Amino acid sequence: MRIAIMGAGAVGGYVGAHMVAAGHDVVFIDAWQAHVDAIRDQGLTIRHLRDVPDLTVQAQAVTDVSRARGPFDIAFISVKSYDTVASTAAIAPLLAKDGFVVSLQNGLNEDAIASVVGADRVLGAIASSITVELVGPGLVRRASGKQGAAHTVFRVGEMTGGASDRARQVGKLLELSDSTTVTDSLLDERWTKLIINAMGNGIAAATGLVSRDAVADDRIRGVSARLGSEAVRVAQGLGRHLGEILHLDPETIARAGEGDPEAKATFDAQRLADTQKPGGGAHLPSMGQDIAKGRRTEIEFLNGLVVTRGRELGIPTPVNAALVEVVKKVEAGQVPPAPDLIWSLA
Ligand SMILES: NC(=O)C1=CN([C@@H]2O[C@H](COP(=O)(O)OP(=O)(O)OC[C@H]3O[C@@H](n4cnc5c(N)ncnc54)[C@H](OP(=O)(O)O)[C@@H]3O)[C@@H](O)[C@H]2O)C=CC1
Ligand SMILES: CC(C)(CO)C(=O)C(=O)O
Repeated sequence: MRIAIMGAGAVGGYVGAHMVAAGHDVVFIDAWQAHVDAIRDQGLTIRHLRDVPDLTVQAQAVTDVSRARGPFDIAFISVKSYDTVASTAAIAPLLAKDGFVVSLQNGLNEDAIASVVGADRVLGAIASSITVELVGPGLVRRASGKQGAAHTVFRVGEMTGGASDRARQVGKLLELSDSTTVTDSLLDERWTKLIINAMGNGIAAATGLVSRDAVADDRIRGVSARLGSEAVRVAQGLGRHLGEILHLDPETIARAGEGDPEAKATFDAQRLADTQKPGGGAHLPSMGQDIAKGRRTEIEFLNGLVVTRGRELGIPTPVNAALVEVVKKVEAGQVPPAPDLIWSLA
């Protein structure tokens, strides 16, 4: 089996390194020359906050897809959402006849991938609570140990729903990194994760705060509840069956954001308890990392998607819409990240 990883960043690098360590034939394809050189020459190192020894693997890596030797049985797309189509189009000609593509990203990018290779060749994989960062060439750091049985990190399924042998095959590959389940309802898992991202990623981008510090701030936590509440209502409007979100029932988040005092008390207690756990959110979500590195964000693909779907359904999403505007200003360098950008939405 030959595997291509499009985007050897935090997530792609993390899962790919574990596949290489298990003896799989993996090629990393990534635009960053220094990173690709490091993977080939010194190896790709995966470092955990605790409990897990460093893993370093020497691996095949190229910046230019035309230098990768096909055919590939599986291509993982782990670039940012806005690079999805370009990345898929680049690898599509190198797919084996029955080869397929897995979106290992946040957001809902399966349709974009299907527009290139067709829906019958698309699977999705959610990385939940993985908290990883590409900190420099050849080094990915995870802000925790492995989650194992405590929390299922990867959830894999067919774009069109239902389980399949190839979803189980992808599940086995991801299980090399951490706990994995195969789902027959990818879209429900996608929306559950999208709500988590909607509640935290844009806030990290706008404030520059690690998750723990954002959650500890009463006003920011209140805005997060309202972001989540709007997103839950949109997902419910779409008929999605949501799973637990940040250890909370989605309905509790929805009501907390709508001002129900009992729900808000439950929400606050659970969110604050999470900050006390080992590791405890001392991590900058990926969109915060993007701003820190001067890169484009995925805001339109996360909170922006909530706003678009809400508009189609007639469900108001004013706080998500306001956050999109704030993050765009920060991204454009018009204002520096600061907590008061979120306080102003409270
Ligand atoms: N970090 C996290 O904890 C989590 C992230 N995610 C999601 O995973 C996805 C990937 O994010 P993450 O790993 O954090 O991102 P990173 O920024 O760490 O990595 C993305 C990588 O893709 C490379 N890249 C971009 N475009 C191309 C291209 N056309 N061809 C090849 N390589 C390319 C980038 O290189 P360059 O910068 O040079 O363009 C970069 O190295 C996102 O959707 C994110 O939201 C999901 C769960 C958790
Ligand atoms: C849930 C979270 C915050 C974990 O890192 C994430 O998905 C991201 O950083 O994009």
